[in-house]
Amino acid sequence: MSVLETKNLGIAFGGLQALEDVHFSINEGEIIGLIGPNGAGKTTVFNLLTDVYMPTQGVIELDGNNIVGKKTYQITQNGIARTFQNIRLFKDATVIDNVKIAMNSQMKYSVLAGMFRLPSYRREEKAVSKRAHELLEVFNLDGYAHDSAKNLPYGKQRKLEIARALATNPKVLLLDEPAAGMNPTETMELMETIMLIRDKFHVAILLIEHDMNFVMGICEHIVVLDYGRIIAEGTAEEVRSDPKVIAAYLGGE
Ligand SMILES: Nc1ncnc2c1ncn2[C@@H]1O[C@H](COP(=O)(O)OP(=O)(O)OP(=O)(O)O)[C@@H](O)[C@H]1O
Repeated sequence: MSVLETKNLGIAFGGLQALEDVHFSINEGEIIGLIGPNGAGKTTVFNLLTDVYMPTQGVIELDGNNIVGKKTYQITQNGIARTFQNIRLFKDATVIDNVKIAMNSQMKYSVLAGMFRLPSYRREEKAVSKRAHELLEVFNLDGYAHDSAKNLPYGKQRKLEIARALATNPKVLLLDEPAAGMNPTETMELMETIMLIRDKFHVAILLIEHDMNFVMGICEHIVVLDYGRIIAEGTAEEVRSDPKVIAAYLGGE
């Protein structure tokens, strides 16, 4: 069964139908690419999936349950995490604290236990610290654990953002232009990391990306949007040779 499925999803901003009849599904462990020319509606799909906007039509099912209308924090708790086009980190906090803050929603000790540093708090804190270090190791960031996030090179800040998203234990990870601004070496490294994440955490990954080599290189399935509608979907080979896709991209040049 699919982890996430949208049916007849749509949203209008005033007179502009930004998305219409968007239907796709994603299974556990699958990497799907969402592509399309500028303004096609890709980020709006992410904003609907995370309840930044309320759809004007359709449903979004996570594990078979409609999540439309749930609050963003409930959606995170239910298992959807995202990163943004522009990096959002606590820049003055350390790398490890950035991950621990993201884990906060998963912590179970009471306020009282926290205030008085009771054993239940210390146990939980220790477990969180251990998990945060393990996550940083996956991203080769553990050596930077006590540096300020703002001192990390750009590519590593992007990785830290993904580590923060994973810290919430998602079933579905949404990555908005993860390779934006990266040099070719960083991009290659990121491709390997994303595949590793999929294998290690069994998470479903939906990613928006303009770098076609990146998308074609790691996505098993690609959904192409143009003017808010799905115009094609399939494997990299199928999408690449689809005349509708070629026309959409040429039209946007
Ligand atoms: N809050 C909003 N109010 C009005 N129009 C909006 C809003 N958000 C998005 N839009 C419009 O919806 C359409 C889709 O925008 P969206 O940002 O989703 O495109 P995109 O495919 O992510 O583009 P890009 O690749 O440039 O990031 C655009 O026409 C945009 O102007």
